[in-house]
Amino acid sequence: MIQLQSFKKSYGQYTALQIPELHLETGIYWIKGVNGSGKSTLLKSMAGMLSFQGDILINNQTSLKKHPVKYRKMVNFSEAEPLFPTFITGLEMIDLFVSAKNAPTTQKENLIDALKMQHYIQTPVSSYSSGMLKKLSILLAFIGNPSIILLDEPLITIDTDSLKVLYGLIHKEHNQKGTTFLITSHQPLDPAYLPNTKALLVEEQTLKIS
Ligand SMILES: Nc1ncnc2c1ncn2[C@@H]1O[C@H](COP(=O)(O)OP(=O)(O)OP(=O)(O)O)[C@@H](O)[C@H]1O
Repeated sequence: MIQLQSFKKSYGQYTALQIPELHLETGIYWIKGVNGSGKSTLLKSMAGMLSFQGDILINNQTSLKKHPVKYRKMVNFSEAEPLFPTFITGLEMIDLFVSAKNAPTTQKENLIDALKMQHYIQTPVSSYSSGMLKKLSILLAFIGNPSIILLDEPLITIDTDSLKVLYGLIHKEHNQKGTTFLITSHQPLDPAYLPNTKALLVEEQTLKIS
């Protein structure tokens, strides 16, 4: 499904992450590791937001390096600490993503309703709390029809009701569309909601099947 080939990410002289070869089948993956181990570096690289050595392929054919536009249409990403232009409203941000990802028309309404964001979605992002920003970032990760959704620390900041909604969205997206999820978290994903997750450990500057 997703394949890393001779992957190496350095910041200056420091090699943060090196993965000679990795092949992940369709699934829901919990990525764990101590602070600074390289989890965000891995997700940002997979999202096409960081330069790195080597390549990342989807389904053995779509290469991040050779087909950057097609690859990015297939991968959605929610950052651990999302930042948006402050003057824009949540809805304007969503509409940008709807257009870029060719999303179906009813999708955004369903997600706004599910995450209970109706009452603030038309106000500027500058007025959002950290949890409201996080929910916007998570919503954007579900826009379109991605093959892979990368969620960096989605469990923190959001309230318990939203957490249950998020688990439901992940479960549905994976079961109905076969979407692969890579989710970083310091807490285990709740097996009552996501029973078949596989764990990956980022340790000693590499990724290990845990
Ligand atoms: N922009 C950067 N410049 C230099 N070093 C960086 C940069 N970003 C990350 N690093 C380094 O890369 C390593 C991995 O960082 P990363 O943010 O990927 O860790 P993480 O596992 O996501 O951590 P956390 O659990 O604290 O969020 C750390 O040693 C960090 O200091």
